Amino acid sequence: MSSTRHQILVFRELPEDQLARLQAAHDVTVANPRVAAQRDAFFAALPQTQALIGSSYPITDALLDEAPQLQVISSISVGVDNYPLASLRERGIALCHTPGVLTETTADTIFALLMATSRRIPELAMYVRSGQWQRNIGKDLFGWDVHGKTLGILGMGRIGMALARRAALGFGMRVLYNNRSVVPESELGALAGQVHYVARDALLREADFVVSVVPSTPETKHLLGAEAFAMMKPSAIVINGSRGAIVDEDALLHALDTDQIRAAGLDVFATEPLPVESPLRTHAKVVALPHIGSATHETRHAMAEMATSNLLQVLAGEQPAGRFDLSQA
Ligand SMILES: NC(=O)C1=CN([C@@H]2O[C@H](COP(=O)(O)OP(=O)(O)OC[C@H]3O[C@@H](n4cnc5c(N)ncnc54)[C@H](OP(=O)(O)O)[C@@H]3O)[C@@H](O)[C@H]2O)C=CC1
Ligand SMILES: O=CC(=O)O
Repeated sequence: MSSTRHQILVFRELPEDQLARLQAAHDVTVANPRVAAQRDAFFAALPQTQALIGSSYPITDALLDEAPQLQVISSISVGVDNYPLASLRERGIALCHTPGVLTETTADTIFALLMATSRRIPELAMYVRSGQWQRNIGKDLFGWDVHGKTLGILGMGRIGMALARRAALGFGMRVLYNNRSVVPESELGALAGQVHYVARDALLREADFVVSVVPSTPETKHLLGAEAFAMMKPSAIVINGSRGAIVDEDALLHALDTDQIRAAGLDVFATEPLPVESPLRTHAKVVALPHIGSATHETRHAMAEMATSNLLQVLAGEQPAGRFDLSQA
């Protein structure tokens, strides 16, 4: 390990034990630019900063200009859409993220959202809580089966595969997926023969549940827009578990209001936190969550631990498991 002490700027809360690991080896400033009282301290620290660790804050070119000594950004997330990838590559700044440690938890959340939307769980829990349950419910409040239906996964990566396992092996669902490339049978493990690659349009036409787990990139922006909703079954339920930019929210509202699709379960939004005035917040056909894919005690700690290790390893001249490959950026 190198003994040089570097200047680290922590821009989102880190668990005490992980902060202590950083402080043992380096000089650490903690300042969250989203908190008004800490914003000045964040920008004041940038010129000296050699390593950034945090998440959920857009790191722009202008911000990188303020941080000429920056060597590494360690994101406490798997998604890297908050970072200017090509600029990082050009400036020789390493980027790290946290793939894997959040996969199962995020798949749990997305599957819970799918179940909650199809079986109308939040609506019916509120029905009980508000005292409306005075006699047996009628079919106006029935939901729709999940088991045995067709799940369409856009983005058969780590989380997509974890979802497919739940669906195919646990719920007897037919699983279709679309990626830019077909996943080799040898990489499917227990899913071999259980999932089927199809063209995106075929997936949109056939799926009862269309789930987005693709990363947010220029190519995936509004992947689910008016044209996609028009192809879906009127009974289709759309679940967005990746990033708000994948769904054209105006087109989604139109599809819901005109019964082009049945419902939507959303963990992520174009603007987060979801603006209070957004019609998606209170829409009767929408189950909305506050971006909680990985939000369990265990997983958020594992992410912080991996991000801390990633950062320490880069500063020590090592190659961490979570180094993001910027060569294609
Ligand atoms: N809601 C939440 O809290 C969370 C959200 N996420 C989001 O989930 C995303 C996925 O995470 P993870 O599964 O670990 O990532 P992976 O990189 O393992 O999987 C992404 C998949 O998307 C596919 N893909 C990429 N671009 C396209 C495209 N243009 N069209 C079709 N498929 C595409 C890739 O396959 P191929 O390259 O063959 O196209 C790959 O299979 C993250 O980027 C993040 O945005 C992650 C964690 C928590
Ligand atoms: O949205 C969460 C992530 O890790 O990416």
